[in-house]
This record gives sequence, structure tokens and C-alpha cells, in this order.
Amino acid sequence: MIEIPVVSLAGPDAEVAAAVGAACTGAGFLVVVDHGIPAEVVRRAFAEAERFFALPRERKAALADTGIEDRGWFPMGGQSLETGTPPDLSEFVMVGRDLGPDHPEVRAGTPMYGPNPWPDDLPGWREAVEAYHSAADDLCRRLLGYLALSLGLPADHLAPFAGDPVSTLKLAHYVPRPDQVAEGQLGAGAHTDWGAISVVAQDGVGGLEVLVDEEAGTWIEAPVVEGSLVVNLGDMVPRWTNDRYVSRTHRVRNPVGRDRYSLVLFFDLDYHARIEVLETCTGPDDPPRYAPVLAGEWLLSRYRESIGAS
Ligand SMILES: O=C(O)CCC(=O)C(=O)O
Ligand SMILES: [Fe+2]
Repeated sequence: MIEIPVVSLAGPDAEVAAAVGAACTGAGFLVVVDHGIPAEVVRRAFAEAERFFALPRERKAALADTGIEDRGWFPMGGQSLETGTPPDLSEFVMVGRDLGPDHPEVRAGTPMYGPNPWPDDLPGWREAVEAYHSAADDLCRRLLGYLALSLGLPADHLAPFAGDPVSTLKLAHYVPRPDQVAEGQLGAGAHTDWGAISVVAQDGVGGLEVLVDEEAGTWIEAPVVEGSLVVNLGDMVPRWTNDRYVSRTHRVRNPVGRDRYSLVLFFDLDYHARIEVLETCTGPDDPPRYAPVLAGEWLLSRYRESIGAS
């Protein structure tokens, strides 16, 4: 039976990398502790997320329609992470790297690069959100190093894929489960993540479930561990590793009688990063199973599908 291990990031690199690699071949999910993000940084980001979601709808709407795809406030009903199911029972804000008009990708009109809308009436909001985003980004860079080491590559081997990445922080609010829900309607419908690494800070409520056996339909809940972060792999990683490491389907159940909040960092590599099998993950007996893709094109097509725009 596949389990989601708790991994401390405090040990020597080789040991941590081995533990991370083992989790990546099994659950594709791990719970990390000793991750180095100060508890106060996490606490403040949660507090600011709650403060935003408590605003009246018309004030939240100031962050909608940003002109950049996968950015800003998405009211409940805007997305189905499982294609073809009723809309997810959650609202969220997608915060990207805040890039001005002179940034080369912004100038080139590359999708998903550009400035964020910031609420102008919540002092401290931007600072708290950016502090968490930046800390979680750093953690993802460290995790990329562990992934590389665990695959027999130099620690910095994957860094060039994330020189100027699409990295989006999702502040999510799941409402209490309504009495009446449609068949298959969840807080986040069953999906895989679209990028490389996702880091999830969940509150104490639980409800994040992982499909560990597709044939048997077995879901297990990601353990709720005080001060931990859940890490999971997105679709780029099986492509790099020829399925040695897995991007598992997961979902979020709405809690009964209370709200749930989470902070999800999608570390999605450079738009133009070409993703193909790494040299240590293929050989004469194990030819590449995937055609190369551009990370950003994959991401955008999955995003558009989720909002019914493709
Ligand atoms: O809120 C969570 O715990 C995870 C949400 C998720 O899987 C996603 O947004 O991709
Ligand atoms: Fe996800």
C-alpha cells in the first residue's frame, strides 16, 4: 500500500534526496518538515488570505479580469479541475511573479508573465503574500536540487529549466460543504498538477486526497502535520523521468461545517522550457514515452481546459 511519507529536509543532501526520490516513485506526494519557511511567514499569509476572502464580492472583483491568464481572483464556479464535472466549490486568488513592462517575457507578450493586481485597501497584504511566495519559491528550487540528485544528476542540473519561471501562488478558500452538491462536485475536482513541483500549506482541516491506486479507486488523505508542507509533483516530472516519478491525481473535499484555507505554490518552470526525458531516465530498454513539450504550452492548455475555454 502506497503511503505519503513525512520527510525532514534537515539532513545531509544525499540522504534527503534519497528520501525525496523514494516518495516520488511511490505516492508522488510527501509531507516535508524542517523546510526552513518560518512559521510566522506562513501564519501571516494565511491571515491575509482569510482577510481577502472575507471582503464583499465587489471588492474581490477588483482583482478579477486581469488580462493575464491564470491570475487574479476566481469566484466560486469559475473552474472545474476535473474536466466535465460541475464547477469546484472554492474561490481563489492566483498571484504570479510581479513583472513590469520592461521584463523581456512581458515585452514579448509571453502568456502568464506580467504584473499582479493588488488590493489597494488591505495594507500589508502584498508584503505578506510576497514573503510567502518568495520563501516557497526558494524551497522549490531546493527541491529541484533534491530531484536532480535523486536521479543521479548534479544538484544544479534542473535549475536552468527555472531561470525565469511561471510561479504562481494560489490562495484558496473552500466553503463548507453545502447540503446539496451535484454528483462529482468537490472543492477541487480530481486532477493532476500541470507544472513541476507544487507546495501546499494546508490549515488543520484536512481534505486533500490522493488517488494512489487508479484501478482499485483507492484515495488516501494527505496527513495534516503541524508546521509541515505537502509537496507533490506535476505533469512535467513523469515526462522528465519517463514515469519513474509520478504526478498523481488528487482532489479536495469540502469540509463539513467549516471553511478550509490553503496556500498552493505552483512552481511551473520557464514558459519556453522544453521538457523531454532526462539522460539518466532512458536507455535502450526504456525508450522515451513522451514527445517533448514546452512547459508553458502544456500549462496553458490545461488551464484553458479547466475554465472551459478550450
Ligand atoms: O488546496 C489544496 O490542498 C490543494 C489544491 C490543489 O490540489 C490545486 O489547487 O491544484
Ligand atoms: Fe492540485
